[in-house]
Amino acid sequence: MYVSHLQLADYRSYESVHLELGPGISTFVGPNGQGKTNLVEAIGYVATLGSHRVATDAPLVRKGAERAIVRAAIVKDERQAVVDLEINPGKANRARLNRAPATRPREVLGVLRTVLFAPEDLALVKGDPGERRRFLDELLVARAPRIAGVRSDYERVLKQRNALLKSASAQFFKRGEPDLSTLDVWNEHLAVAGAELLAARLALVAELQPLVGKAYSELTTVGGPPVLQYRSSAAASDEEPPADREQLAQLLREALAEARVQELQRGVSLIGPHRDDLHLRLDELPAKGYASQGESWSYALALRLAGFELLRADGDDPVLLLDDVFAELDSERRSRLAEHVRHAEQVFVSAAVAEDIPPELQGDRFRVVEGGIEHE
Ligand SMILES: Nc1ncnc2c1ncn2[C@@H]1O[C@H](COP(=O)(O)OP(=O)(O)OP(=O)(O)O)[C@@H](O)[C@H]1O
Repeated sequence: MYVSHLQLADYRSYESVHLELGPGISTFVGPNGQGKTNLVEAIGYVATLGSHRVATDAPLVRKGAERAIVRAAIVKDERQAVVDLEINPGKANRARLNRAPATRPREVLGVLRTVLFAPEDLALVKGDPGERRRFLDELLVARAPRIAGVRSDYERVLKQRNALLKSASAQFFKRGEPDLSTLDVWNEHLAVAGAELLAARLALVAELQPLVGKAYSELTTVGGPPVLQYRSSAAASDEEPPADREQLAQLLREALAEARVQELQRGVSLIGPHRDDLHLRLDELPAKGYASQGESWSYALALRLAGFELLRADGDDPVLLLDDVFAELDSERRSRLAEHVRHAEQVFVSAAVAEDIPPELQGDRFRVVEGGIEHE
């Protein structure tokens, strides 16, 4: 698939921009702070309905504007689909597919699939567990958009259960007799919705493992092999959780029963996929805290490349977004990464200076300056 048109209105620093794009490699070069990442972020937004830089939509709307519009035409198997997104911070966002009446944004997930490489990716290795959970969940949604529904069901249950625990915790400390009449109901909802998300993540990790190993060994000969271990908050720290959904639901029920007093004392849900982590090991050691900067970069790139290979194996090349990533890499990793991605159906590369872009990836060139984009 490839993006053939991109139109932005009041998105970040762009008042209005309209780009015609082709398959193959497009490079976006311009000085710092001119809007290169904003552009790449907008394309990623069409695919994921989220930004890799911020957790909320408000910063995506141009200062002083009420809403942002992102419109993209995507060509797949010689057919074109047009996605229109209206980003309304504080209100519901709206989406349209092929100019049909507005629908829930979630309905357009899967029309465009992207894999983004960005300087922030180092946090996959060095950052908090939330970074790795997001990596897994975004990949799950890209492969099967219905997982977005599973996730939002789980988040709704979690929110309700946390509200209940919070008020029960306050009562617990005041009078010692919290009202727990509905907690068992929420435990059951959490176990069922959590098991579905957990099962999907575990299956994904099993598929990723060989691809991450292969990508890592192709990027570097230093360190490794990389080993992925999913750690569930419902299982002991050295235990692999079972793969079966019903067994996972049972595991969650038992862990919730065991954690009851602690959860009441703390007033939050301590068990479930929102507390899990994907441990990244290099050989015997955890990458976080032990891996060198270069090894950490190789690991992060290997995770992204593995995601790319998985999506590609589903039958269609995702669009690759390489945002200012080459400036972070030494020359060997630069050329190995370039070698990997140069044959993808469509690649967007951004850089402050053209020299940072490896020769294999010099393609159709755009210049980004002061909120505008010019085709060179
Ligand atoms: N909501 C917004 N409204 C107006 N301007 C914004 C908004 N959000 C970001 N900007 C502006 O966009 C610019 C940053 O753009 P971007 O991050 O795309 O830069 P870049 O070209 O990738 O730079 P670098 O090379 O430094 O990474 C900043 O000048 C910032 O002030």
